[in-house]
Amino acid sequence: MTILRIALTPGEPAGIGPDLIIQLAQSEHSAELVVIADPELLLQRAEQLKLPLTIRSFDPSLAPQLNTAGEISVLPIKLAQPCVTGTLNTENAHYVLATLDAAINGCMDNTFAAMVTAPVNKAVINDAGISFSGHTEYLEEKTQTEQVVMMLATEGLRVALVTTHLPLLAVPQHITAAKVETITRILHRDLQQHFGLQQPEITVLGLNPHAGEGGHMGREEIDEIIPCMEKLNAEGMHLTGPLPADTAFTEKHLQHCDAVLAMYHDQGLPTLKYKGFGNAVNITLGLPIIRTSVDHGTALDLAGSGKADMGSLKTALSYAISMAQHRSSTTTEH
Ligand SMILES: NC(=O)C1=CN([C@@H]2O[C@H](COP(=O)(O)OP(=O)(O)OC[C@H]3O[C@@H](n4cnc5c(N)ncnc54)[C@H](O)[C@@H]3O)[C@@H](O)[C@H]2O)C=CC1
Ligand SMILES: NCC(=O)COP(=O)(O)O
Repeated sequence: MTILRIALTPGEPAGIGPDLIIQLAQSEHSAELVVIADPELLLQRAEQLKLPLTIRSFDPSLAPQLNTAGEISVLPIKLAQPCVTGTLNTENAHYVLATLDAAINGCMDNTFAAMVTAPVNKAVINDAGISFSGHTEYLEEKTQTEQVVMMLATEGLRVALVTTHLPLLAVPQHITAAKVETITRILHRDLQQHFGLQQPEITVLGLNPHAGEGGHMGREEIDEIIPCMEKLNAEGMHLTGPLPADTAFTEKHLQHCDAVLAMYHDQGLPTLKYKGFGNAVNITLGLPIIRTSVDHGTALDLAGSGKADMGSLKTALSYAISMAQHRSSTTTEH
């Protein structure tokens, strides 16, 4: 069987991303893991964590080979300034983006079968003078994709978002029939393509309390969401809703639902994290490449302590491998 090569980006160097990758490298995996990072940072953090780490310099001209436990392939990119564990430094913001660029380019030219990202700190990148909302939006721009969709998944629940990293005040103006339609089409297609769901059952949430209460608590449901859903259901999709968010996330409604489409970040993600924090994955749908990520942030308070839980990174890696295997098997079939 072909060995897949997966790029890993540790994200914010002062956060737990490097720790988790070093912890992950302590066991063997079913793919070659290539970490895109400053090797000095990894060695320093491994010492802090008292974990063994051998670095193999990544050579793209060699056939992919599995890493042994305690060893990792590294595509080196130098930090601008030495990293102090747990302390953000705007000087290293460009470094963080350079690691992402190398992973994206490597996925685009098929050096890597997928990329798995550890968390970045959005604020420090902005503080460095670079406008940055998140990996999701960055990947959309860098791969020149018109629209991507953020979806988080855990055992028994998938939640996708119509809007991602926006101030709450700006959300309603983005809830248009056209946008909901585009996002729903991407979600529907990717649930079919990546998750083998022939006829995905999607629950669409309303924007307002009680899904607008018949127009008395907001009109986005009547003016934008319902017309879009009627159109897509007439085409054969199975969309239910718009349901109030406080009703949709109940066992009865989730039983026959493959994904919930939430209108904004904090409408959908708290429930997902309550159910699966630590074991959930963040997947960017609609991209020409495969990208998965963790469900948590940089946890500066835990960096270097050895207390960071790598459950979500393991889940993100396992989704990336199975999505890449699925893609490679369907490409071979055609
Ligand atoms: N994919 C990404 O790049 C993401 C980045 N972030 C960024 O992370 C930064 C910090 O965000 P917060 O809201 O503080 O969330 P956070 O997830 O970093 O921390 C929230 C709490 O969870 C704990 N925690 C987080 N990950 C953990 C792990 N693996 N094991 C054990 N405990 C863990 C932390 O110690 C803290 O108590 C922000 O700048 C945010 O933008 C947040 C989410 C995703
Ligand atoms: N809450 C999820 C999150 O912020 C992840 O964002 P991204 O960096 O993956 O776009």
